[in-house]
Amino acid sequence: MLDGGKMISLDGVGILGGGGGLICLKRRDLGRSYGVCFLKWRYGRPLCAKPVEDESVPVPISAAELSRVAGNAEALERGRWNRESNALPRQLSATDLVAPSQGLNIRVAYQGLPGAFSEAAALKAYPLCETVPCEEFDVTFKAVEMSVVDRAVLPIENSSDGSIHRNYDLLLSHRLHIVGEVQLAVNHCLMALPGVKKEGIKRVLSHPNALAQCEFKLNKLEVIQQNMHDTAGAAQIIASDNLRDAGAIASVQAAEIYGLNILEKGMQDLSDNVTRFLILAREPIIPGTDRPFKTSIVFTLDEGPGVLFKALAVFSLRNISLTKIESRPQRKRPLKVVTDSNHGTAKYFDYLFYIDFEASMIEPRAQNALAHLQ
Ligand SMILES: O=C(O)C(=O)C[C@]1(C(=O)O)C=C[C@@H](O)C=C1
Repeated sequence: MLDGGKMISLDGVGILGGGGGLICLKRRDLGRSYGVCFLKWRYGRPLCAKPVEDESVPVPISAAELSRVAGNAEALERGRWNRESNALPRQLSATDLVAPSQGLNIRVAYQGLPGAFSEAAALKAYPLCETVPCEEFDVTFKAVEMSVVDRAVLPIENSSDGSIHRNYDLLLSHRLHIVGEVQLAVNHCLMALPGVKKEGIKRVLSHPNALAQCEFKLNKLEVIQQNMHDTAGAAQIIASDNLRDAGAIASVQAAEIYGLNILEKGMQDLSDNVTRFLILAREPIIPGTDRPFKTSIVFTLDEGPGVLFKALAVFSLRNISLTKIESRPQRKRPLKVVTDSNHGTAKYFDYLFYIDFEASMIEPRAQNALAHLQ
């Protein structure tokens, strides 16, 4: 366990807190509470968030706006039946409840420019939200922390290309909670300025993950591959700089926004190409059992034979499925020195283990598994 036996809980998908502090979980079976300690922990690395443009700073949402969203402004103003006017507060209808969950009046940050796949993921999660483009992943996290936006949507893994490690690391250096996830089918297109033919393309610009997902087809084209911040940014630069020798790998929406011609759709090597995005917020959601819940945790392990096997057994013993396991270097202490009576002193790499499991923290079996792990 990390730092003197404490388990660091990263978050649950809407379950556990992500910052420092102590969560008290009520054991429903025993009627008592126990605490899961989790530490706020930085690597001593300065946050290199770039300043957010003035115009993207939101006007604070007023109480009046909120009550209008709920469709019950009259109820708040009057609160009761008025004999003279015979007016009653308007009752909430099902439509009023749908609007906030669809993202009405919610600002969602994503990394990239309009037309990026991350923006499409934000709109899949909250179809009515206002999307807010950010330059870097770091800025996206910061925008939520600083209340510039309400949510962030960040890619965490791709079905063919694997994990997006940068975001695993950033999850630990920011105080945010995972409140959901969204999966997006990613269809990459090769695009260029109108009039440019495939044979005229000498280089292809895109996000490194997008280029990796199209590796086979790009290698066949025999072009230079250039990394950009995001797929839509690649399309935008071709249009703004009138790059007639370049193509971009980006979405259909990006081609429309930046006025490029699509030369080929389905550029990804595997037709099933899905990216999983996390939805992050300042506040956790309350765990329930009304729908499937996932919980995400992160921990380190002491030295010893079979410790990872034993750690994972706490879940399997309770019939809890693990959906993801990821390990990252423990950057605070990347190497540990272990002295063995037979082999002398050796240096081992030290890891953080990230685990997603399918259970809600309201379930005793999940609470017991975490207590056991701790
Ligand atoms: O550049 C974009 O359009 C993004 O949204 C980023 C990103 C990624 O980081 O993986 C998202 C989905 C695709 O897998 C390719 C790129």
